[in-house]
Amino acid sequence: MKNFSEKIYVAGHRGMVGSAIVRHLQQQGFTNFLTRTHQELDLTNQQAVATFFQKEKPTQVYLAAAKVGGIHANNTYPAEFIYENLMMEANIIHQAFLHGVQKLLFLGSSCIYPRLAPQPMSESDLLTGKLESTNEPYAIAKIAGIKLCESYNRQYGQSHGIDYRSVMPTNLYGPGDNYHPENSHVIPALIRRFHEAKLANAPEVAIWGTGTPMREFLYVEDMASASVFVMDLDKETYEKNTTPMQSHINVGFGSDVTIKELALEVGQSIGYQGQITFDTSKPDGTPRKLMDSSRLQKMGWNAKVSLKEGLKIAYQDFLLKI
Ligand SMILES: NC(=O)C1=CN([C@@H]2O[C@H](COP(=O)(O)OP(=O)(O)OC[C@H]3O[C@@H](n4cnc5c(N)ncnc54)[C@H](OP(=O)(O)O)[C@@H]3O)[C@@H](O)[C@H]2O)C=CC1
Ligand SMILES: C[C@H]1O[C@H](OP(=O)(O)OP(=O)(O)OC[C@H]2O[C@@H](n3cnc4c(=O)[nH]c(N)nc43)[C@H](O)[C@@H]2O)[C@@H](O)[C@@H](O)C1=O
Repeated sequence: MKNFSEKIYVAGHRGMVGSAIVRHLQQQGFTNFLTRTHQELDLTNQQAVATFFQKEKPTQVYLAAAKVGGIHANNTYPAEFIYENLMMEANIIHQAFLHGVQKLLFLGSSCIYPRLAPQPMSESDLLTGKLESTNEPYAIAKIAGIKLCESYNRQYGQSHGIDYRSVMPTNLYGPGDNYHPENSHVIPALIRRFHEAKLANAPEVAIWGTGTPMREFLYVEDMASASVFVMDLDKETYEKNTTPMQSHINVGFGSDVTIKELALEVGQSIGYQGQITFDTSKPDGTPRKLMDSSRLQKMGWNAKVSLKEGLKIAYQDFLLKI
């Protein structure tokens, strides 16, 4: 039986995923949310996070706050990506433990896997090879997040009832995305670029890289449903499907597309009639990172929203924002 008055802290509740998690929980009937904006609580500040947990004492935590960005942002601001993400995770997970939080869900990323991992990438591929250089600092912070959860489980699971879980999302998109022209991920960047090209009647749109890398895209509402699904799994099912030192769970859509195919799809959904070209001075990043999400599927979760459908909704969201 769910306790709908449980005090749930969603860290990053104004972000794309955090806001979708709040909506999903609200639809289920949860009402007692604890939230703080970045301005109200800087999660990299250890003392501030300690005071917050001491005062508020949440019973569940969704850790969806992070320093997030696309390939250019990761490559340009590596110090911020490693420092801020390590600090946020360490502060939240440690203070959650100190203040009696038994259930926590950490959101990582598919970039934790080696650059040339076998495809599709399964949970057991973690720490088996070299990471992609454009996002290695972010990936290392995300791997540390998984290991923080596992370490508290291993040391305090029995004595304190600690049950901290991790999900590894593939590339996400949807309402609430960041449409910054340089620092965003590929889908919001292309939505903006094709929209602006359509308005300007521009004859061509430049896509970064060669167009050959493959990416798997998951709509954000599916990610929110997977997050709540994993948080709510009974302990027996979770433990049967994971191991104490490999406890993370992949969350993917199930198939991927090339960046060229994606660009054609975005152009079509926006109604852009011109040509696409490739700016090969920009990095490609990982050649492919398709998730093996069979661990999660075996437990009963599947993605629902197709790329075509999701892109239409994402474009409507962009139009509301500009
Ligand atoms: N987007 C994607 O494609 C993917 C995302 N992920 C992971 O999913 C999670 C959610 O990402 P997403 O929703 O896209 O990211 P967003 O950038 O949309 O949201 C991040 C949130 O974190 C908050 N935040 C950032 N820094 C701080 C800080 N120092 N103190 C307090 N709050 C802070 C922001 O607060 P505020 O709004 O107040 O500034 C914002 O609400 C992250 O862990 C990310 O790594 C994983 C794979 C892919
Ligand atoms: C989620 C994931 O996000 C980041 O990794 P990434 O998958 O490489 O993400 P991306 O969305 O920025 O790019 C995907 C592909 O698309 C190409 N591409 C074309 N044109 C544009 C473009 O205009 N913008 C962007 N950003 N990419 C473009 C781009 O060259 C690349 O080949 C990580 O750093 C890390 O943060 C992480 O975990």
